[in-house]
Amino acid sequence: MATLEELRNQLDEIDNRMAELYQMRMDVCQQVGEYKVKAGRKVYDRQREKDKLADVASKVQGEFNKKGIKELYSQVMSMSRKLQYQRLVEAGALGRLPFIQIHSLDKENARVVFQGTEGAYGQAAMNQFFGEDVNCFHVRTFRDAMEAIEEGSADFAVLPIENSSAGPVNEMYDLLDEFENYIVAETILPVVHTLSGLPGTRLSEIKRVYSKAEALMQTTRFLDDHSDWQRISVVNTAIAAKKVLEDQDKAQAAVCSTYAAKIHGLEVLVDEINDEADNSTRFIVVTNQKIFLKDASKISIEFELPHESGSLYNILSHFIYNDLNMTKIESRPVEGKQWEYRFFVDFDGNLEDAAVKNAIRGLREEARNLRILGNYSIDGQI
Ligand SMILES: C=C(O[C@@H]1C=C(C(=O)O)C=C[C@H]1O)C(=O)O
Repeated sequence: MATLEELRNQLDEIDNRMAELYQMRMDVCQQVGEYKVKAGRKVYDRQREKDKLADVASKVQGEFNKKGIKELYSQVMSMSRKLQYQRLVEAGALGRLPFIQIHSLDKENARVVFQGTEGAYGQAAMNQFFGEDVNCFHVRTFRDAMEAIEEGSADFAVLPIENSSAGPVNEMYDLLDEFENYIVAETILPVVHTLSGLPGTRLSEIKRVYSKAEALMQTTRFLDDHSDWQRISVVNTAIAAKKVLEDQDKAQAAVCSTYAAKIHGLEVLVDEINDEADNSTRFIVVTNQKIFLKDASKISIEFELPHESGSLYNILSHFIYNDLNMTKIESRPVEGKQWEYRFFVDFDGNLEDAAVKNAIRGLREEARNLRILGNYSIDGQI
């Protein structure tokens, strides 16, 4: 029987040949890339890759090896495509991305829409980003806000996309897909809930607490200490505050922000009642133009994938091979296609970076319905 050393010597020899063949194969792929630049051909040829996998599998023995060589060749061809995308980008074949670079947002002359009513967290986020004197109006639903942007009755909308303890706002992801609107900035608002009531209300007088369902959930620990209080959910926290003011009944209180309490003339009875001290909501600033700030550092995209083994893994490799740092991924069901998903990915970068152009080129060819949703920074700061 051969010794381990002898066997390893054999493996070294095989690997030397494989490395040499890999180099040779990649050199040919480079030439294929150059041909495709000239001929204006797409890099990815799905049928050719399918045939190739079947062909190499037919040349080895046993199910285990057939599966193994297919996996190996999927990787080899994926490297080959990445090399070709690089050639295309170097040759300027990517063209310009249809986004216009700007140097600043015209916050002073902007007309801005938020969802909810006076005192909503959306309004606080809007004021944080655009300032207190912003020219604004509010609408009832997120969809109404997206429509106002799309039809141009507002220049920007400020809308919540994620809460640090409750997670993503699913509806916003679906609306980003549905509307031709784009993210130009984001702003993070600390969300601090209070228990507020009519001035002079004593806790012992309270019987009913109103708020948005999420806010009632985020203050469960505090509310559990007052288990005799009935919890009633309403559309949003600002509406809860408004109701408490209008009803003029000290048996009622609202879970809302200090801001909503102030706007609706309520007194903060207990401050900071959130279960989690660091509760923040991330808001996006949306517009109907394809613009990005010069030094924007984060990109959001969406794409769809077929219900096939390895499809997400293959797509995400475009981030890895271009050294891009992916910061978030969300998925939402594709309507009318059971078990197929639309993915929303955030990653660090600017649309002018070569690595970003490379990755987008690959993603555009290999995923369905790729859309760039925006290139932006926190608070739009540069
Ligand atoms: C090399 C080519 O480009 C891509 C890579 C392939 C490969 O490495 O074998 C096959 C098909 C294409 O998706 C080609 O078109 O032949």
